[in-house]
Amino acid sequence: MVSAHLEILPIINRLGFFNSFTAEEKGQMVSDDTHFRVYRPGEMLIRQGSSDQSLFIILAGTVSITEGTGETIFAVLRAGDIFGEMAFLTDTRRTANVVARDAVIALKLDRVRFEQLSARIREKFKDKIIEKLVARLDTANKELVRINAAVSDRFPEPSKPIGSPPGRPAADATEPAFISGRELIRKIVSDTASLPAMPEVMLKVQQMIKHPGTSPAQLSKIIETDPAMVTGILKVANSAYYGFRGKVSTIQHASSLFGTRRLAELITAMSAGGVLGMAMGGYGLKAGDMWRHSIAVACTAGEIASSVSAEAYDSAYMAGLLHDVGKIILDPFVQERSVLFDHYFAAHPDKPLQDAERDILGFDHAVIAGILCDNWNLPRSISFGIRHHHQPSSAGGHQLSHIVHLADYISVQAGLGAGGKAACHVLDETSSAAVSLGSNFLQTAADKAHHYVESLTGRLLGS
Ligand SMILES: Nc1ncnc2c1ncn2[C@@H]1O[C@@H]2COP(=O)(O)O[C@H]2[C@H]1O
Repeated sequence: MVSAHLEILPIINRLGFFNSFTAEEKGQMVSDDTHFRVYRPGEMLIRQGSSDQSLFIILAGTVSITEGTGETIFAVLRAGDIFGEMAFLTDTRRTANVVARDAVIALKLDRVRFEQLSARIREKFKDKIIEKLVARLDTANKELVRINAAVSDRFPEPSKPIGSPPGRPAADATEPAFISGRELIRKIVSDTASLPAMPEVMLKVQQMIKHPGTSPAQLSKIIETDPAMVTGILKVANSAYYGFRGKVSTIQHASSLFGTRRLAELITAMSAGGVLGMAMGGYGLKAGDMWRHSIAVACTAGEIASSVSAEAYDSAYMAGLLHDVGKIILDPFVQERSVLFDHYFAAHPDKPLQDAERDILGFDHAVIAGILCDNWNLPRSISFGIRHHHQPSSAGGHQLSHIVHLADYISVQAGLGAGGKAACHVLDETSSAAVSLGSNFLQTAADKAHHYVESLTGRLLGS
């Protein structure tokens, strides 16, 4: 709390927000010290998903509006800005986190306090809220125009595809042999039936862990009726990686040892095995190849994230697990164009797969993975991290993109790549700079990934 008369009145007098308030109305506002709060840098004023409904006006300092674990920043708000109006006006849960960037002084009004203000003051607040929302809509529209322009740049309508199937008459050269770029993306996205659904068990786990009170016992109920999954979890619990060697014989015991987060992670990784473990002829992958690589990247991304912040672990694990999921959708299109891919790699043996995809399809599998993750309603920071994991330097410093990129690279170097077409990997040096890892990290992470893969693949791959 602050002394409103002494400290706040001069601030209010300077802020444009209160221009329409009379001196008497300003005096009324500062007559109650309990309206005003001071927040420390880093303090969370609003948590996404929570059900409180106060409205805030910033009097001094700045806040970040972020999503999920904080990797995506929607906006930075400063003195005179309003936030918290969405839950306040619509009686819904908080749509974003609000975190103090520096020391913040704010006017905080809950419904009861708001209703206690005079009718004239309330009207003035409502006018200001409308004004701010109109400005925010305008900003959002401009951002949309900017994004659309960036998408058009990135996916130019193909004038002519690279190469043509052999034997195609020259007279047809103006007509593309295969669709690509935006046209192909449109075809993929509009045919939603062809997009794989999130595996049912994985979906249930994702929904359950949104509730902070979910217990390991509740989670284990999901898999109790799936003998293969129960056997898998017990095998993992008794594996060298977790070190309970032979001591765990019931799913209840395993659940209590793992705890909610680890159990959720294991069930997710195993349930993803059905989708990620499919054979993919276009990419030259045998059954299980991509799942094995995906869990290596998930484990390594989790390790890297933990070294940065414990909070980032869950998103990093999920992004690592799903980073290549776009290949499942693209596989038939790659297969259809296998002649073009074969010619491409014969001419450019040092190019990575994503370069070939971009040149032949007009985009790479990370773009499609991002679209699928949005379709599965995963947090935007995860789909964004996956979308940019091949070129994290183009993602404006998005940390999850760097983490997934490094985890992918480390896994491939450790012999845990998926294999198949063009397994060559290029390290984006900006990632090493963005995420500083200790000198022993690479070896330790590679060893851990090997043990982790071994503990999980005992079940699905029968190795
Ligand atoms: N794109 C955005 N730009 C500015 N503020 C936002 C944006 N998205 C959410 N917010 C604010 O963050 C607040 C989080 O709590 P509410 O959902 O109540 O209200 C939200 C808005 O006030």
